[in-house]
Amino acid sequence: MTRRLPRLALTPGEPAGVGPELVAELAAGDIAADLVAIADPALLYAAAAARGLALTIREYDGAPLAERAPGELRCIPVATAHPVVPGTLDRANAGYVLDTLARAADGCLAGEFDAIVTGPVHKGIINDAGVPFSGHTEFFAARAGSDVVMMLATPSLRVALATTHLPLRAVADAITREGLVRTLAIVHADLVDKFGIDEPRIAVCGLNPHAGEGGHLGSEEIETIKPALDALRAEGMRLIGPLPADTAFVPEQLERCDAVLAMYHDQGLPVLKAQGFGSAVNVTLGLPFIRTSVDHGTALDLAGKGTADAASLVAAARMALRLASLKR
Ligand SMILES: NC(=O)C1=CN([C@@H]2O[C@H](COP(=O)(O)OP(=O)(O)OC[C@H]3O[C@@H](n4cnc5c(N)ncnc54)[C@H](O)[C@@H]3O)[C@@H](O)[C@H]2O)C=CC1
Ligand SMILES: NCC(=O)COP(=O)(O)O
Repeated sequence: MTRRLPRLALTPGEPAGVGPELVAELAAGDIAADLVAIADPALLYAAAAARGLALTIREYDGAPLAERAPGELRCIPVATAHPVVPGTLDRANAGYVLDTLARAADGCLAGEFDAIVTGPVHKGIINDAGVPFSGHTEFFAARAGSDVVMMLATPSLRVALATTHLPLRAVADAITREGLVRTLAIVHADLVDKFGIDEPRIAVCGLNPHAGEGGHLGSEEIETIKPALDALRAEGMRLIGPLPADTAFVPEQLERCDAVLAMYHDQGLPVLKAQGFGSAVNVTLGLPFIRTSVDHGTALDLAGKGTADAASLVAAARMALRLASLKR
């Protein structure tokens, strides 16, 4: 029987951002996958031209693909509502972005794709268009009816987040014992099932400076975080912490764990991005399908110039393939 290439649904994200040209760059490479972009083909051709890439786009017909030459890309056409000007957001195209995500998620849920790899969306413009939207993670969670966790990974560091896109003022109230138990259970299960790590060790940050300094700098560690960790330790999970976040990421600590759970976005991600911005991968844990993404945003300042770095999208596609092969 002929081998079928694993099939990746690619959503380039915000059409005025760098996503379309990065998808063109990915397709120009020799990655061994059936790449199916869900996008406006005219946008992809224009983006490829901006980088001087030759792209051959064929309309996707659902047939399995045994091989793909560099530059070949299949496409499920979705038209933008307005012509796209690189670098200039247009709220009229917010519906286009959401339609591409919905098609990708539904295809994954139906078993049509082996994984989704997403380019960056602009959360602000989707909200400006009147659609409450806090990110792919939450969008796919709602579409799949799953509890999820956002995790970013470089080759040497995995950082999962207990809370994601919230104003800092709302973070402390969003951290509950039940929420942490749910989050850690998802991280643990996916490290085992999706990443193939037996008995993973997870380091958990405190919320407050010095992990609360014994209750003198906040009570969340004593009242919420430690009880959640103790309950899960009693079930056999290997958890370290709550650790003072300022030293949770020093090399000696990281050697002791497979992932770190940060309490909020800017507790964990600056560390990860300082180490690996441009080549880290965002992966959504807890979904019934595989979803990986870039570590960066829409980079409107670079869109259309042909200079944006495609390394994170390539790493996201490679991780999706690795996770899909473990699943298969
Ligand atoms: N996966 C996603 O959908 C993500 C979306 N975003 C969204 O992107 C929008 C812009 O966010 P910002 O905070 O400005 O972050 P950003 O990542 O778009 O830009 C930050 C800086 O990094 C540079 N940069 C980003 N990607 C690059 C690339 N591939 N190659 C070279 N340089 C690159 C930009 O030029 C800029 O100087 C926001 O709406 C945010 O919500 C942000 C992060 C992830
Ligand atoms: N900071 C990560 C980010 O904004 C990406 O979020 P998502 O769109 O992958 O949920």
